[in-house]
Amino acid sequence: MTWSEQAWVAIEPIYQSIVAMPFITELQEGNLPLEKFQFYMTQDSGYLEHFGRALALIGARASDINDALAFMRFGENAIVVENALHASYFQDFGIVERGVLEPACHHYVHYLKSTAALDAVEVAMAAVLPCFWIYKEVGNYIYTHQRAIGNPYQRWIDTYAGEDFAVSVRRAIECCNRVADTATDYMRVRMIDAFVTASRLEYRFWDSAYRLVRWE
Ligand SMILES: Cc1ncc(CO)c(N)n1
Ligand SMILES: Cc1ncsc1CCO
Repeated sequence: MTWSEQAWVAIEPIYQSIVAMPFITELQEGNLPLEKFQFYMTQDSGYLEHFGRALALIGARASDINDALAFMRFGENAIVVENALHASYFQDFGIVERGVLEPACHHYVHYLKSTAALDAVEVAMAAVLPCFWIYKEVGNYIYTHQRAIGNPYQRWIDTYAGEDFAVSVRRAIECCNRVADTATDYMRVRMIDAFVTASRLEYRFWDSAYRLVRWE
Protein backbone atom coordinates (compact mmCIF):
# COMPACT_ATOMS: atom_id res chain seq x y z
CA MET A 1 0.00 0.00 0.00
CA THR A 2 1.24 3.51 -0.72
CA TRP A 3 1.52 5.92 2.20
CA SER A 4 -1.57 7.82 1.04
CA GLU A 5 -3.66 4.63 0.74
CA GLN A 6 -2.63 3.70 4.27
CA ALA A 7 -3.42 7.22 5.48
CA TRP A 8 -6.90 7.17 3.94
CA VAL A 9 -7.68 3.81 5.56
CA ALA A 10 -6.75 5.38 8.91
CA ILE A 11 -9.27 8.22 8.48
CA GLU A 12 -12.06 6.36 6.64
CA PRO A 13 -14.28 6.31 9.79
CA ILE A 14 -13.70 10.05 10.31
CA TYR A 15 -14.52 10.73 6.65
CA GLN A 16 -17.72 8.66 6.95
CA SER A 17 -18.79 10.68 10.00
CA ILE A 18 -18.05 13.92 8.11
CA VAL A 19 -20.31 13.10 5.14
CA ALA A 20 -23.05 12.03 7.55
CA MET A 21 -22.97 15.22 9.62
CA PRO A 22 -25.91 17.64 9.38
CA PHE A 23 -23.71 20.50 8.19
CA ILE A 24 -22.82 18.50 5.09
CA THR A 25 -26.22 16.91 4.41
CA GLU A 26 -27.96 20.30 4.74
CA LEU A 27 -25.33 22.02 2.59
CA GLN A 28 -26.05 19.38 -0.01
CA GLU A 29 -29.81 19.86 0.21
CA GLY A 30 -29.44 23.63 0.20
CA ASN A 31 -31.35 23.98 3.50
CA LEU A 32 -28.45 24.73 5.82
CA PRO A 33 -29.56 27.72 7.93
CA LEU A 34 -27.89 30.91 6.70
CA GLU A 35 -26.56 31.73 10.17
CA LYS A 36 -24.57 28.49 10.25
CA PHE A 37 -23.13 29.07 6.80
CA GLN A 38 -22.22 32.65 7.72
CA PHE A 39 -20.43 31.39 10.82
CA TYR A 40 -18.59 28.83 8.70
CA MET A 41 -17.63 31.44 6.09
CA THR A 42 -16.17 33.92 8.58
CA GLN A 43 -14.18 31.15 10.21
CA ASP A 44 -13.06 29.75 6.90
CA SER A 45 -11.82 33.15 5.84
CA GLY A 46 -9.53 33.23 8.89
CA TYR A 47 -8.62 29.62 8.32
CA LEU A 48 -7.54 30.18 4.70
CA GLU A 49 -5.26 33.07 5.59
CA HIS A 50 -3.35 31.09 8.23
CA PHE A 51 -3.45 27.91 6.18
CA GLY A 52 -1.86 29.89 3.32
CA ARG A 53 0.91 31.04 5.64
CA ALA A 54 1.51 27.48 6.86
CA LEU A 55 1.68 26.20 3.26
CA ALA A 56 4.23 28.86 2.31
CA LEU A 57 6.34 27.92 5.32
CA ILE A 58 6.24 24.25 4.33
CA GLY A 59 7.32 25.36 0.85
CA ALA A 60 10.26 27.23 2.33
CA ARG A 61 11.27 24.12 4.30
CA ALA A 62 10.76 21.49 1.55
CA SER A 63 13.97 19.70 0.47
CA ASP A 64 12.98 19.27 -3.15
CA ILE A 65 12.77 22.48 -5.14
CA ASN A 66 9.69 21.31 -7.05
CA ASP A 67 7.91 20.56 -3.77
CA ALA A 68 8.97 24.02 -2.55
CA LEU A 69 7.39 25.56 -5.63
CA ALA A 70 4.21 23.46 -5.31
CA PHE A 71 3.66 24.41 -1.66
CA MET A 72 4.40 28.09 -2.23
CA ARG A 73 1.77 28.04 -4.98
CA PHE A 74 -0.72 26.25 -2.72
CA GLY A 75 -0.07 28.97 -0.15
CA GLU A 76 -0.65 31.65 -2.74
CA ASN A 77 -3.88 29.96 -3.89
CA ALA A 78 -5.24 29.69 -0.36
CA ILE A 79 -4.81 33.44 0.09
CA VAL A 80 -6.29 34.14 -3.35
CA VAL A 81 -9.33 32.01 -2.38
CA GLU A 82 -9.56 33.96 0.88
CA ASN A 83 -9.59 37.23 -1.04
CA ALA A 84 -12.30 35.87 -3.31
CA LEU A 85 -14.40 34.95 -0.27
CA HIS A 86 -14.07 38.47 0.98
CA ALA A 87 -14.88 39.99 -2.38
CA SER A 88 -17.94 37.90 -3.21
CA TYR A 89 -19.23 35.35 -0.68
CA PHE A 90 -19.18 37.89 2.14
CA GLN A 91 -21.44 40.18 0.09
CA ASP A 92 -23.63 37.34 -1.20
CA PHE A 93 -24.24 35.97 2.28
CA GLY A 94 -24.50 39.27 4.09
CA ILE A 95 -21.32 39.00 6.16
CA VAL A 96 -19.91 42.30 7.35
CA GLU A 97 -16.63 41.28 8.95
CA ARG A 98 -14.60 38.20 9.74
CA GLY A 99 -14.48 38.57 13.52
CA VAL A 100 -12.27 36.49 15.81
CA LEU A 101 -11.09 32.93 15.27
CA GLU A 102 -13.47 30.83 17.35
CA PRO A 103 -12.14 27.77 19.26
CA ALA A 104 -12.30 25.09 16.53
CA CYS A 105 -10.68 27.30 13.90
CA HIS A 106 -8.15 28.66 16.38
CA HIS A 107 -7.14 25.14 17.40
CA TYR A 108 -6.84 23.98 13.80
CA VAL A 109 -4.79 26.88 12.42
CA HIS A 110 -2.43 26.85 15.37
CA TYR A 111 -1.95 23.11 15.04
CA LEU A 112 -1.05 23.61 11.38
CA LYS A 113 1.23 26.58 11.99
CA SER A 114 3.14 24.98 14.85
CA THR A 115 3.51 21.72 12.91
CA ALA A 116 4.71 23.62 9.83
CA ALA A 117 7.24 25.56 11.93
CA LEU A 118 8.54 22.97 14.38
CA ASP A 119 7.88 19.45 13.13
CA ALA A 120 9.69 17.53 10.41
CA VAL A 121 8.64 18.87 7.01
CA GLU A 122 7.29 15.41 6.02
CA VAL A 123 4.97 15.52 9.04
CA ALA A 124 3.90 19.07 8.15
CA MET A 125 3.03 17.97 4.60
CA ALA A 126 0.91 15.15 6.02
CA ALA A 127 -0.80 17.54 8.46
CA VAL A 128 -2.04 19.83 5.68
CA LEU A 129 -3.10 16.99 3.37
CA PRO A 130 -6.62 16.49 4.86
CA CYS A 131 -7.41 20.13 4.00
CA PHE A 132 -6.93 19.19 0.37
CA TRP A 133 -8.08 15.63 0.25
CA ILE A 134 -11.10 15.65 2.55
CA TYR A 135 -12.45 18.81 0.89
CA LYS A 136 -12.07 17.18 -2.49
CA GLU A 137 -13.88 14.03 -1.39
CA VAL A 138 -16.62 16.00 0.38
CA GLY A 139 -17.00 18.29 -2.65
CA ASN A 140 -17.31 15.29 -4.97
CA TYR A 141 -19.67 13.52 -2.58
CA ILE A 142 -22.03 16.47 -2.39
CA TYR A 143 -21.79 17.07 -6.12
CA THR A 144 -22.79 13.50 -6.99
CA HIS A 145 -25.50 13.16 -4.31
CA GLN A 146 -27.17 16.55 -4.58
CA ARG A 147 -30.77 16.81 -5.73
CA ALA A 148 -31.56 20.43 -4.97
CA ILE A 149 -31.89 22.85 -7.87
CA GLY A 150 -30.96 26.45 -7.14
CA ASN A 151 -28.91 25.51 -4.09
CA PRO A 152 -27.70 28.80 -2.54
CA TYR A 153 -24.45 27.08 -1.69
CA GLN A 154 -23.77 25.83 -5.22
CA ARG A 155 -20.69 27.97 -5.74
CA TRP A 156 -19.03 26.52 -2.67
CA ILE A 157 -19.78 23.00 -3.96
CA ASP A 158 -18.44 23.78 -7.43
CA THR A 159 -15.17 25.17 -6.03
CA TYR A 160 -14.26 21.97 -4.28
CA ALA A 161 -15.76 19.55 -6.79
CA GLY A 162 -13.96 21.33 -9.65
CA GLU A 163 -10.98 20.18 -11.72
CA ASP A 164 -8.63 23.04 -10.68
CA PHE A 165 -8.85 21.96 -7.09
CA ALA A 166 -8.45 18.30 -8.11
CA VAL A 167 -5.09 19.09 -9.74
CA SER A 168 -3.76 20.61 -6.49
CA VAL A 169 -5.06 17.67 -4.48
CA ARG A 170 -3.33 15.11 -6.69
CA ARG A 171 -0.11 17.09 -6.47
CA ALA A 172 -0.27 17.32 -2.66
CA ILE A 173 -0.91 13.56 -2.36
CA GLU A 174 1.99 12.87 -4.69
CA CYS A 175 4.37 15.05 -2.61
CA CYS A 176 3.42 13.15 0.55
CA ASN A 177 3.90 9.77 -1.12
CA ARG A 178 7.29 10.77 -2.45
CA VAL A 179 8.64 12.04 0.89
CA ALA A 180 7.14 8.99 2.64
CA ASP A 181 8.97 6.67 0.22
CA THR A 182 12.38 7.67 1.55
CA ALA A 183 11.27 8.25 5.16
CA THR A 184 11.87 5.90 8.08
CA ASP A 185 9.00 3.77 9.41
CA TYR A 186 8.90 6.00 12.47
CA MET A 187 8.51 9.09 10.31
CA ARG A 188 5.77 7.41 8.25
CA VAL A 189 3.86 6.68 11.45
CA ARG A 190 4.20 10.29 12.59
CA MET A 191 2.94 11.39 9.18
CA ILE A 192 -0.14 9.17 9.61
CA ASP A 193 -0.71 10.55 13.12
CA ALA A 194 -0.62 14.12 11.78
CA PHE A 195 -3.00 13.18 8.96
CA VAL A 196 -5.44 11.69 11.47
CA THR A 197 -5.19 14.67 13.85
CA ALA A 198 -5.89 17.17 11.08
CA SER A 199 -8.85 15.05 9.89
CA ARG A 200 -10.34 15.18 13.38
CA LEU A 201 -9.92 18.95 13.31
CA GLU A 202 -11.73 19.07 9.95
CA TYR A 203 -14.66 17.25 11.56
CA ARG A 204 -14.64 19.70 14.46
CA PHE A 205 -14.52 22.69 12.16
CA TRP A 206 -17.84 21.78 10.54
CA ASP A 207 -19.42 20.51 13.71
CA SER A 208 -18.57 23.73 15.55
CA ALA A 209 -20.01 25.81 12.72
CA TYR A 210 -23.22 23.79 12.89
CA ARG A 211 -23.44 24.31 16.63
CA LEU A 212 -22.20 27.94 16.41
CA VAL A 213 -19.56 27.26 19.07
CA ARG A 214 -17.96 30.50 20.23
CA TRP A 215 -15.56 31.40 23.03
CA GLU A 216 -17.31 31.55 26.39
C1 LIG B 1 -11.34 24.15 7.35
C2 LIG B 1 -10.96 24.03 5.93
N1 LIG B 1 -10.24 22.97 5.54
C3 LIG B 1 -9.88 22.83 4.25
C4 LIG B 1 -10.24 23.78 3.33
C5 LIG B 1 -9.88 23.57 1.90
O1 LIG B 1 -9.24 24.59 1.44
C6 LIG B 1 -10.98 24.89 3.77
N2 LIG B 1 -11.37 25.86 2.93
N3 LIG B 1 -11.33 24.98 5.08
C1 LIG C 1 -6.09 23.31 -0.33
C2 LIG C 1 -6.52 24.63 -0.78
N1 LIG C 1 -7.67 25.16 -0.34
C3 LIG C 1 -7.93 26.34 -0.83
S1 LIG C 1 -6.73 26.84 -1.89
C4 LIG C 1 -5.85 25.45 -1.66
C5 LIG C 1 -4.58 25.19 -2.36
C6 LIG C 1 -4.90 24.67 -3.71
O1 LIG C 1 -4.01 25.12 -4.64
